Amino acid sequence: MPVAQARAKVNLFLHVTGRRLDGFHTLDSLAVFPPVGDTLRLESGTGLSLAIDGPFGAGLSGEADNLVLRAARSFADAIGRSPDIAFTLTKNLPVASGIGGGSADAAASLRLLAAHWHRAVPPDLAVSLGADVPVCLESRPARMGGIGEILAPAPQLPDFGMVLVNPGIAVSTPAIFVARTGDFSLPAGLPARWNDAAAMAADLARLSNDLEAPAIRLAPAIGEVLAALRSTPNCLLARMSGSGATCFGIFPTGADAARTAASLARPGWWAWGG
Ligand SMILES: C[C@@](CO)(OP(=O)(O)O)[C@H](O)COP(=O)(O)OP(=O)(O)OC[C@H]1O[C@@H](n2ccc(N)nc2=O)[C@H](O)[C@@H]1O
Ligand SMILES: Nc1ncnc2c1ncn2[C@@H]1O[C@H](COP(=O)(O)OP(=O)(O)O)[C@@H](O)[C@H]1O
Repeated sequence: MPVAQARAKVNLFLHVTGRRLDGFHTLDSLAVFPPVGDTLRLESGTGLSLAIDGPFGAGLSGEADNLVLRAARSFADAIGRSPDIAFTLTKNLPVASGIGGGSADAAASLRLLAAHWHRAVPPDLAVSLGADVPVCLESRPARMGGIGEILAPAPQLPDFGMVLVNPGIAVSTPAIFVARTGDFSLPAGLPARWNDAAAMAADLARLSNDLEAPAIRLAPAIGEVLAALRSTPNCLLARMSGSGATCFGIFPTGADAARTAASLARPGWWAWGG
């Protein structure tokens, strides 16, 4: 049975650089894809269906607006096919959490269908499903511009560890963009490569996630997560990803990160490290 991984997307920094006339914001961001995520399975079926399991499956229904099904219907419409597909989604990532789980699921749906139908994903289909879907379709480190859909190579990244922590609060992306105040940021200047995790964290520390302050105002638990991450040994940088509420910590090694994630277990919190 064909299976696709839908890895979490983490924004190592996120500058909001402007606002388009249609209300979407222009961004400069560096996205990475740690090895944690949802799993999507495809089987031939009659009609289009979605079954959902996994630790965060109960928070989502297999309804028509699920991004897995929206992606499949859009792809089928674009190439004039009927989508006779039974999907099963194992939802391991918290929902509405700033790590693009829904976007990664949509991208996984497109990848599985492209292989199943022997057809390329039509241009512009990914971004029509969400600003984060193009980068999730690539699912490798990338610099995001435009509203997220213009992708450029990332700097060469060193080995490093990452911890993800979510305080169990769903955060609405549009609400956070609306709550943002102040001037727009400039795009960041980045080197072609970082030699080690400390050098990467030092450069990233000079940048920001412009959505972090408004998200903390709307969901103060995000501040608690950041404080908890910053108080752990060896944490080189802690910051929120996307529109929150998930925060990440950068650590020298994956072993440091795995140990730290285990130490951050709290009732209602989700933590991963590797
Ligand atoms: C903020 C980011 C950063 O990577 O991550 P998440 O918090 O979603 O993980 C993304 O830009 C989110 O992308 P995505 O979740 O696909 O957003 P969409 O469904 O396209 O848009 C949801 C809403 O967010 C706002 N939006 C989104 C993207 C963008 N560049 N400007 C915006 O203003 C708009 O109000 C839009 O109606
Ligand atoms: N397969 C899916 N997984 C997660 N969320 C989904 C999915 N399909 C639709 N959604 C909806 O998309 C919204 C954004 O979810 P998600 O991508 O997890 O968060 P974020 O955009 O903050 O990273 C949620 O409010 C959720 O109801």
